[in-house]
Amino acid sequence: MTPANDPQPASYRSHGGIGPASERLTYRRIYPLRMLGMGLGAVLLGSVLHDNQSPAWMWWLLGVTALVWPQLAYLLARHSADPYQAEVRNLLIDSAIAGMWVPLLHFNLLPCVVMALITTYDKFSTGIKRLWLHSLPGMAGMCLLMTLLLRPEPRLESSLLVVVCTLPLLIVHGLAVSTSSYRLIRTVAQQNRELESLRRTDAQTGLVARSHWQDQAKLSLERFHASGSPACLLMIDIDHFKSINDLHGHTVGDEVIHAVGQVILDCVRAHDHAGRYGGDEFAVVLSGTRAADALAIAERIRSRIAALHLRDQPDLHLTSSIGLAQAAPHQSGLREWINDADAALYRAKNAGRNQVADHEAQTSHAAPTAPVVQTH
Ligand SMILES: Nc1nc2c(ncn2[C@@H]2O[C@H](COP(=O)(O)OP(=O)(O)OP(=O)(O)O)[C@@H](O)[C@H]2O)c(=O)[nH]1
Repeated sequence: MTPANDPQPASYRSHGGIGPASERLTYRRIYPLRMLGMGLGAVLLGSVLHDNQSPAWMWWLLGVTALVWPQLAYLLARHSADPYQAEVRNLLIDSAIAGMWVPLLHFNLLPCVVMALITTYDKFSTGIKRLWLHSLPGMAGMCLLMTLLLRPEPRLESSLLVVVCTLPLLIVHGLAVSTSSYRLIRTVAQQNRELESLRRTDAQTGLVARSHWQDQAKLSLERFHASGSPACLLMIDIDHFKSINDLHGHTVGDEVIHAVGQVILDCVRAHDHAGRYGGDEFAVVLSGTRAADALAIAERIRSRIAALHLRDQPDLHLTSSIGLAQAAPHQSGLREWINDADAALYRAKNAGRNQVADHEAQTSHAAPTAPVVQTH
């Protein structure tokens, strides 16, 4: 007797996601569902009225329930100052109408239970907290009122006609609920995938975000401990980045971070893990790579950063310092590995920046002609 479950809430179509109840519960969307639900409910009620040889006024009441009420509900919501609240009220009236019909059907068990259950299920499917609970007093109240007014004699048994007429409502409602759940599950799964991808990616650079990078780096170190598969860690820091922000503004600073991120991505292989460690610091795990090869990659990154030119900032010259640490037996965890790479990075900074320092070698590889770092 209430609108059948909506298989595709409007918010799926508008935003590709599950929106708030106020978006889903619009009178335009509810109207055809209420018409369908009331129509199928009328078939069921009509079969009981037929069996009971009910008086003409009950048939009129059935007509009002199935044909007039959906139009009235639509108009009430449409012309209300708050269509959402009006639609919530309409849903509560749906339940009261279902309650009203229970005594009119002489408590015929099958249609009364089906009607009350479907009406209550529909309240759940709105996603509005406790709406189903709020619908119960109206349903019970109308049932009691009509019982007191008419004092109907209970006729609990259902004829075959009533059983058959219950089927369309059950089948259509069941299908609608299943379709709705299926779409909901798919939407939630898709949104979870998108959330996971957002969690893994640093939006500013497109590199892997820190927490996910740490997971990957831990795996590389574990692989080294388990099988001896070599791996190198690069910590890359843009030199004097604070003064770039101070002199050119944070927007330019953001562009620099983005550009450096692209350089790093360009210089590493698909199976390496390049991440934004935080601020102007980047971290790369070079899998299956020994220090000598890692040094060459680090040097390539350093020289490509030094050659970077931002289109709108032709005078801005960038340099970077890079610390390199090969995975080693004494590194029991990622922390120790990062500490080694950090120590090398600070050595590169202290030795004048714009260079790569290898933790193992305890030496720094300065740029051939160490350029003066200009940030303005
Ligand atoms: N524009 C911009 N600035 C950031 C971002 N994240 C961090 N910063 C700034 O980056 C600056 C980092 O500066 P420091 O860590 O002091 O290092 P530095 O100036 O590069 O100095 P050295 O590393 O010693 O060469 C800080 O001022 C941060 O506020 C960001 O996403 N965008």
